[in-house]
Amino acid sequence: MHVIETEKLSKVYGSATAIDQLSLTIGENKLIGLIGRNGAGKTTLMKLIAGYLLPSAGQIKVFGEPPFNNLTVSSNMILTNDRLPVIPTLTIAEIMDSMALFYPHWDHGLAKRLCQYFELNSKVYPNTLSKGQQSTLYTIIGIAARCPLTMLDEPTTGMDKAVRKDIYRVLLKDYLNHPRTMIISSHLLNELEEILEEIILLDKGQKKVHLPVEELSRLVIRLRGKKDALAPVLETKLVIDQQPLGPDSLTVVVKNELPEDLLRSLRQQQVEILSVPTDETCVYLTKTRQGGIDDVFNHN
Ligand SMILES: Nc1ncnc2c1ncn2[C@@H]1O[C@H](COP(=O)(O)OP(=O)(O)OP(=O)(O)O)[C@@H](O)[C@H]1O
Repeated sequence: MHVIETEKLSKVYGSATAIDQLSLTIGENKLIGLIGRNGAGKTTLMKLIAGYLLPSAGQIKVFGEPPFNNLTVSSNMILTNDRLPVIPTLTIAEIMDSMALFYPHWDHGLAKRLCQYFELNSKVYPNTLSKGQQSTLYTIIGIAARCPLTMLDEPTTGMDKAVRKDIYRVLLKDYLNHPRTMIISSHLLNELEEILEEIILLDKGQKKVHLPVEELSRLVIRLRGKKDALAPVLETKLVIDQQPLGPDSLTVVVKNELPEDLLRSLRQQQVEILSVPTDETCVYLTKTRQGGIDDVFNHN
């Protein structure tokens, strides 16, 4: 069964189109990364899935039903972000106690042990925590709620690297022990990709790719060598980026669709064929047409 299905889904805020005719299906028990540049529509998509927003056009179904104002969806789903609506007059311990009322699969023991491990004092109020500690608290709540649909919107905001590393491990361990559909939005794909199964890359509200992580890492390659050797590559329509490397060499990023005979000839001419990290691949796939940041300085 599909947990989420959208068909030409759009969300428009005034003159801004946040989600643009998006068609997507997400199956059961998948750990998915939702990736995209600032303003790509990640938060809006999560809010549409959660039923917090009404679509402007198109269809969305979650557990087979339209999610807006839907009790089945809200009782089987959690969406955490940096403003989880916890009651400010409750301490962390009281918040944890109240969660069992909302989430039938709430694992109180796990939530308590994680709070102890991350040194979150259960007697304090969440608004006295640092930014990174608040993110940790909300992520603990998101994980311990064990909802069949768990969405974490930029869960690691403000966390230091050591905490992020531990949180990724917690996410993976709990997912493997209790498989469910988890969608995690993040700008730190290089850190997160190890635990993800699939990646959805949004660009200006549209789906750029939805692929298993291994396939994304094979989408583009980098070639490094002499200009003359790379000339036939530059004639193809597969070039995504090129940068000079000294007076007579180049580095070229291309879609990994070059014909085998061309690849063979490049190797013979000592062109290096290198892989591209997945986070960089996403940047190339969502490149704007305005050139690079250097062009801002080359305005004369
Ligand atoms: N309440 C709103 N009113 C008007 N425009 C909005 C609103 N919320 C989002 N937008 C616009 O919709 C687009 C998508 O925003 P969204 O927050 O979904 O992107 P995002 O991918 O989550 O971005 P980021 O990575 O920066 O958090 C942006 O252009 C944003 O300015």
